[in-house]
Amino acid sequence: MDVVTAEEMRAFDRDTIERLGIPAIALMENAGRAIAEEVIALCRRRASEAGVPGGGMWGAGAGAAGGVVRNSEAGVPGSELGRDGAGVVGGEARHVGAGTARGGVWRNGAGISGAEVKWEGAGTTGGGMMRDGAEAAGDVAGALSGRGAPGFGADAAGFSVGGDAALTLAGAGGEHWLVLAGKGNNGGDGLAAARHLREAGIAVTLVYAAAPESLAGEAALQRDAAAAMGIPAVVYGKDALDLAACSGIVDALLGTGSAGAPRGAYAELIAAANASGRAIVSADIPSGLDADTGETHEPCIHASVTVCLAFLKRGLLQYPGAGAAGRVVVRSIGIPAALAREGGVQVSLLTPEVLTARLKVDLARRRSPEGHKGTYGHVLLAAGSLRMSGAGLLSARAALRAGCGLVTWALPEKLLPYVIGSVPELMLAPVTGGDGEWNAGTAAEVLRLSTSRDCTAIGPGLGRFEGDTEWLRRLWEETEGPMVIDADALNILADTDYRSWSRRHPVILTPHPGEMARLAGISTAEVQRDRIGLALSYAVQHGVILVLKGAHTVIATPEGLAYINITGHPGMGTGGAGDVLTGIISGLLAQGLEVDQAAAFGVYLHGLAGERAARKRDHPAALIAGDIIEAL
Ligand SMILES: NC(=O)C1=CN([C@@H]2O[C@H](COP(=O)(O)OP(=O)(O)OC[C@H]3O[C@@H](n4cnc5c(N)ncnc54)[C@H](OP(=O)(O)O)[C@@H]3O)[C@@H](O)[C@H]2O)[C@@H](O)CC1
Ligand SMILES: Nc1ncnc2c1ncn2[C@@H]1O[C@H](COP(=O)(O)OP(=O)(O)O)[C@@H](O)[C@H]1O
Ligand SMILES: [K+]
Repeated sequence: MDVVTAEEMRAFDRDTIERLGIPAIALMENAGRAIAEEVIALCRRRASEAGVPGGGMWGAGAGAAGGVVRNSEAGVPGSELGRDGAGVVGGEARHVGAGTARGGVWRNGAGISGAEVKWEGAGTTGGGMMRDGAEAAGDVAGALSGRGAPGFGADAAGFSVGGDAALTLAGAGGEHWLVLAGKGNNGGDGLAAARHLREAGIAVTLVYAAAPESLAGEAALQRDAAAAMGIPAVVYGKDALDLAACSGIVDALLGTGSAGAPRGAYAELIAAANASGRAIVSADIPSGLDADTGETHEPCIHASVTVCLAFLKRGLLQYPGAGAAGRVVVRSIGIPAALAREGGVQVSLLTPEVLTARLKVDLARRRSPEGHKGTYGHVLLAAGSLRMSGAGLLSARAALRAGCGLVTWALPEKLLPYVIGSVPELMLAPVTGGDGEWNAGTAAEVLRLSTSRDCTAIGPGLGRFEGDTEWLRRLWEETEGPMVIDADALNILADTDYRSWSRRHPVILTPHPGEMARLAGISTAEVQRDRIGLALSYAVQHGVILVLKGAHTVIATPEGLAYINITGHPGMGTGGAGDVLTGIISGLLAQGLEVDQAAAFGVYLHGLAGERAARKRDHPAALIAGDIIEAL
């Protein structure tokens, strides 16, 4: 799934309207319909969870951020990416990629999951889910199609009649939604949604943030159509308004055209909507969110559902924006998906489909019947010190669990007695360099060891030592094969301008945000402000594969492509989890995966294992790094 900036989105809008000749009003109509369908789906979900046939339950209810989303919900077509709030009991995880990857990666029941994740290949399960919508309790279309209508004889006659299931809501009379409309096209989308909601029998009131006369173009057409249908409207600041006196709010105040923090009436409406406690469905992005960086301005809507239009926006994947968006559903509105490919969109959501179709990863990780340990490669790991002996053990065990044939751990001789026998599958190669600890002289020994290995991983638990820059420089310039650089080895790089170092083979850097800050010479807060943008520019400028760790890890390539991973769990915030990732990526490299494949697939598998490990604990806070290895 492609992930775009606001500017790219505008270009695709323009292209669709001007080159393909699809009128802007048609796109807005599709957007409005999609938003209305998601509002109705939310009403159904919370009604079914409350045991009420149809709508009618006011309040944020189960649809609110942090609520539980179930697979059995009456869905609508489209791809979606939903999350529960951290620590919600009963969250679930589900990844459905289109095509080959699908069967292998279905997962359910993440249990206590802070990262409920769900995506579906558009146009595959999507269509089927729309039909399933008819099965919602008391659904008119369901009855029309013969289900639950004895005597209609649909099956016998081979004849059936379907209705507009996704835009039908039993118990709609119990719902009253406010549509907050800005004066741009985002407002226009909301106004179009209002008509569809009204058609479904839901009471709707429009709340204009600005004088309705100030709307222009397609948004003005929508304003007039809503007025002609007699939909009641109030103007903020002019008419009386109680945002809590409704069953839900559509946020169509600001979209990709917004700039800076919301001002005036927009800011006041956002704050009041958040304070109302009602479920909020955002059109395209939560108002107040920076669509590119994920920065949340003050104030920013906290949505239950965000109906993202046409393409996933970068800001919806990056925290804190990802937290403000609630459950994200990407809905097509008539802008061809191919425009993103042709337009050179750089960023993709790391789905099983992207792993197989774009990165050509064999998710099944087939092993040859005649294979032996030599078939699956040999990792050399340079890691560990007396104070951090465990880091090397974690990386080495993770590499083995990732499926490589052999791991040799180059470690300081003084550490050897303490780790002998800890991991019997491991080969230990003590390096001395004179004093039995890491020192500049050990570079030659590590280099010698590396000659017969398929990849080299450097850094976990390494510590810093005199001459470490020269030490790393020699390994950087002289080791054959791909290299993974982590932890203190990253800090060594951060202290020097390594761009002058020469290297013939690819390098993967795996910084957490603190290490990234040191590498880039900025603060950690600045790193987190736009993780995708920073990872991309750093990878391109330094010619490395950059794995920027943390929730929604970004994998960026020197060619200027990036993949955003959404597997993982907050329970993985525990010492050594990063050492495990280094081991997994190295283990995949040794098996012959290319650097971009190993980095992306390694991050993906690491996250899956973290989710699985979290499910196994009574509470995910108990998760420790070794559990991730055992869950691989
Ligand atoms: N055919 C299409 O183009 C399609 C468009 N689509 C939809 O359009 C959305 C983009 O629409 P857009 O470009 O009209 O901008 P939008 O987000 O409505 O905001 C602009 C308005 O907000 C105002 N404003 C800005 N910043 C502000 C602030 N900080 N605080 C307060 N006000 C602020 C600004 O006012 P100004 O500053 O200019 O006076 C202007 O009036 C997109 O997200 C999607 O929903 C899709 O359906 C696909 C098809
Ligand atoms: N909230 C989270 N969601 C998903 N993954 C997480 C989360 N917190 C941490 N992780 C993952 O756990 C790992 C932690 O790595 P790191 O900070 O380097 O740990 P250490 O240095 O102790 O080994 C990273 O891969 C990171 O992406
Ligand atoms: K919005």
